[in-house]
Amino acid sequence: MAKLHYDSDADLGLIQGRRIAVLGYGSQGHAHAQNLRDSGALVRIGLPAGSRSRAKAQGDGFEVPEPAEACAWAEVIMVLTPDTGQAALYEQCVAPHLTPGKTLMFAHGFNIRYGLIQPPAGVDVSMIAPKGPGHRVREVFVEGGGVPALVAVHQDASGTAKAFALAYAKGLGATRAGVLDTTFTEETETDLFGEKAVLCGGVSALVKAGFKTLVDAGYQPEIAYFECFHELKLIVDLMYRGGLTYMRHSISDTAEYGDYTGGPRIINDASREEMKKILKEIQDGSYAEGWIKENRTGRAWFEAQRAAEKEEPIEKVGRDLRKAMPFLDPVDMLAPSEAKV
Ligand SMILES: NC(=O)C1=CN([C@@H]2O[C@H](COP(=O)(O)OP(=O)(O)OC[C@H]3O[C@@H](n4cnc5c(N)ncnc54)[C@H](OP(=O)(O)O)[C@@H]3O)[C@@H](O)[C@H]2O)C=CC1
Ligand SMILES: CC[C@](O)(C(C)=O)C(=O)O
Ligand SMILES: [Mg+2]
Ligand SMILES: [Mg+2]
Repeated sequence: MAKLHYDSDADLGLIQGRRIAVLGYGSQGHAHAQNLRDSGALVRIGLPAGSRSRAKAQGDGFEVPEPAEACAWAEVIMVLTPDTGQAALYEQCVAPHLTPGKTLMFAHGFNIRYGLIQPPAGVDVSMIAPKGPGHRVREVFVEGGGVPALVAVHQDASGTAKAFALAYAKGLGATRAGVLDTTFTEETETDLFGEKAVLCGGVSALVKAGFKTLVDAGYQPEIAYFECFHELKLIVDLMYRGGLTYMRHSISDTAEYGDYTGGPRIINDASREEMKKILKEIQDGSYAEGWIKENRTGRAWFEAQRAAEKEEPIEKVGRDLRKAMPFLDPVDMLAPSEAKV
């Protein structure tokens, strides 16, 4: 069994009273900043003057200097901005203030793995990569739990980089759930694979295909939504608590028979081959190269995709059904005020 770190393996004292600059106040940024503040660290948020996140960070009670100023003030710099902009941010705002003795941290290894950021000797470089979305990192922490995370050290100038990273993970709540040792390479490659093939790409495509199959065959879209989308969470909740076995314990024998006979027809040799290809493109760098190029050339394809996906029938049907279920605390992402731009 792999080595996992829990609360008793980490010393919160190492982050308490330390000056931590969190660059970015998005999904991960708001969660790290608030959890670490609640755990006793001194946190400031680095954001450009015109940032859309500035009002939210200030509203949550943080001082919000510009990124370079935050980096000058900080002992520890956590980079929580979009991966494809981190190299430019690093050159302009971080590197000039990354003096010996400081610590540079990431929540994803992308820029180190693909050589886009090369920190100087004399600083610690580490990563705490939560294995969950940022909004859940905050919500679960407030509920008293934690989201698991991976820890990696790229440079250990001080000799205490790992102990500090684990203290950071404890401040974030991650050691309540378990923190696993890894490398920047292993985290980057597995994370990119997981989100592309399974968690985001795989699941979204599966759900949309199931919904469309039923609707095209003349069934009510609302039934198709409940069957292929809403119930997915209820099924995954069982898997989350007790594995596939517990999920299969709760479903009917008829559903379990469908599981064993349908699954291998949907995920077959062709899909497994595609998964292997996806992994190869991540390992050889061509996937990252494509994503960086898409950003350098204005993200036209990505933005068109984002806009088209919002127009999917499953999104419209789901929005209306969720409105009738206030206990879900629904978020209407199709409302203009919520649009992620
Ligand atoms: N989303 C997640 O749950 C996970 C993300 N990660 C990693 O965490 C990192 C952050 O991702 P995520 O939280 O999704 O990012 P988001 O897109 O949610 O948020 C990015 C934040 O960075 C700000 N920002 C953009 N450019 C700059 C800049 N030049 N200087 C300072 N701030 C800037 C944005 O401000 P504005 O509002 O103005 O755009 C926004 O506040 C990435 O490395 C990602 O891979 C790791 C695990 C999970
Ligand atoms: C699954 C997507 C993710 O890797 C995450 C929330 O863990 C991300 O980059 O957002
Ligand atoms: Mg991830
Ligand atoms: Mg990711």
